[in-house]
Amino acid sequence: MSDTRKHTEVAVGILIRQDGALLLSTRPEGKAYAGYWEFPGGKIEAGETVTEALRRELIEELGVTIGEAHEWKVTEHDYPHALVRLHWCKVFDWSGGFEMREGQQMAWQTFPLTVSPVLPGAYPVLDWLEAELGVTGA
Ligand SMILES: Nc1nc2c([nH]c(=O)n2[C@@H]2O[C@H](COP(=O)(O)OP(=O)(O)OP(=O)(O)O)[C@@H](O)[C@H]2O)c(=O)[nH]1
Repeated sequence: MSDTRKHTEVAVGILIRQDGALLLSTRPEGKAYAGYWEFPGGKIEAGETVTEALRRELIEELGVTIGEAHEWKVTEHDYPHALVRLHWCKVFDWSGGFEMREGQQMAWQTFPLTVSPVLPGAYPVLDWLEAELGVTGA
């Protein structure tokens, strides 16, 4: 039964550039939903805080070292492969990087997004971000 499934805790980074653009990248081959667009991040390991996990994942995936991570929202999504709890953090400062160490594609996006498909677990957060950041350049 679904209420006996254990949550997988995930740290997710919303990197927001000065012009308001958001960083999305594709999921690498070999993972569930390979090729889908997502915000960078990954599973929180035992003993890690959300921020520690996010910092580690962004170095591993992108070669980016983040400054402060502002914990913003927590959402859940029930996939066939996992019940995930997503800890969303806004990040405004970082250094280095964007090396796509796992062969991903990346794109800086404003609304409306021009990439698809996006992971369903990110839909609610995209709606909140769109309400906050609004339509730019239209
Ligand atoms: N990074 C990320 N994960 C998301 C988003 N939305 C969402 O539902 N997820 C889910 O959160 C989980 C993240 O796990 P992952 O497989 O990317 O993490 P990881 O890099 O630590 O994986 P691994 O240790 O299996 O290689 C996946 O089940 C993924 O479907 C998102 O926007 N970004």
